[in-house]
Amino acid sequence: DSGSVTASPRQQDTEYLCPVQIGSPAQTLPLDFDTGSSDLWVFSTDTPRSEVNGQTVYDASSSSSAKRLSGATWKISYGDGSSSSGIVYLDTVTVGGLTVSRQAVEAAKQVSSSFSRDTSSSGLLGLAFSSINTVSPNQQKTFFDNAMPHLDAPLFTADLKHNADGRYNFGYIDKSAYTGSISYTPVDNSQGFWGFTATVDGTDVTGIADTGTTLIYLPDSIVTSYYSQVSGARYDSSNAGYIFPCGSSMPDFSFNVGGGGGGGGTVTVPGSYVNFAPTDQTGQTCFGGLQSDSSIGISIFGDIALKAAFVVFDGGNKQLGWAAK
Ligand SMILES: O[C@H]1CN[C@@H](c2nc(-c3ccc(C(F)(F)F)cc3)no2)C1
Repeated sequence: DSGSVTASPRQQDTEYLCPVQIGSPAQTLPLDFDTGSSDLWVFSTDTPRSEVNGQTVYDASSSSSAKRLSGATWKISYGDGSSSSGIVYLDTVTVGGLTVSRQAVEAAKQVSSSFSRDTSSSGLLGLAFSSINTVSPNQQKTFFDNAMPHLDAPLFTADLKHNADGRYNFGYIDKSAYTGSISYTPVDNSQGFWGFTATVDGTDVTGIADTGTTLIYLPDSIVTSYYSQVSGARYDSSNAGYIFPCGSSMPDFSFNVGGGGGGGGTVTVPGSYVNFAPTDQTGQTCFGGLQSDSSIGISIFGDIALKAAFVVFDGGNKQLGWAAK
């Protein structure tokens, strides 16, 4: 089997949403595919009306294939402090023509305010490892884990783009989607993430590939050194990050992956991607797409990095492949 689904950017590439079919007859919900978490949860008819703000909701009672997972609950929080929790159904889930029957669909009975405000997203589809799925008392598998045995190849690929529709493919590598060769590096999934080591300016950086995080968060030394090349750039505590004049031309940011015998491959993030967004309506000052990881405790290669590459999440061989495009 295989699947292929469009990933559409929202709010200046802040997040990428994919249409997912749930239940019978199919209910299509736009979900945020997140390689940094492992719960598939949705706004639902169980979500208080006061917390629903235009989102499409899942109605298990109108799906003939939905079955309540009796006694199961879930509760999750994300890097930005947002959270959600609820109950669990098993139902048929289809992503880009790839179907998993009896997928755990976690219906929200509560969502935090930032989810309520995010009117374009109906929830998340976790693509990290099932070891960090939050369903209790019996942990559930991710869509990818359930699909893997049926896939032509035990992998999925992420091809996110700046301000344009990208694509997640499941079960195959589309050779027309990248240039040159794919450089592979081992994955450390001991924390449930797609952990890997890259080299930045000769310094090894261990981080995670996280499609659900908008920016890149790296060690202070690397970030400080990058912004030292940009006149007027400074760390601004009120914005809690590096800012600079919006007219600045930003240097490209490169990192090397799979630096073994073959020298590995280099991913180059165009400087224009690092000029992420204005900090206010005047458009004078802009916020950087590369920020320090010191308040996080882990380095994160988020969408700013991922949209500069074609990335293979290889669950069979526990490796990450990176290619230019
Ligand atoms: O936890 C880590 C796992 N991956 C990262 C992630 N963060 C979110 C997220 C999405 C939407 C919102 C909200 F809509 F604004 F509420 C908040 C956070 N999704 O993946 C961080």
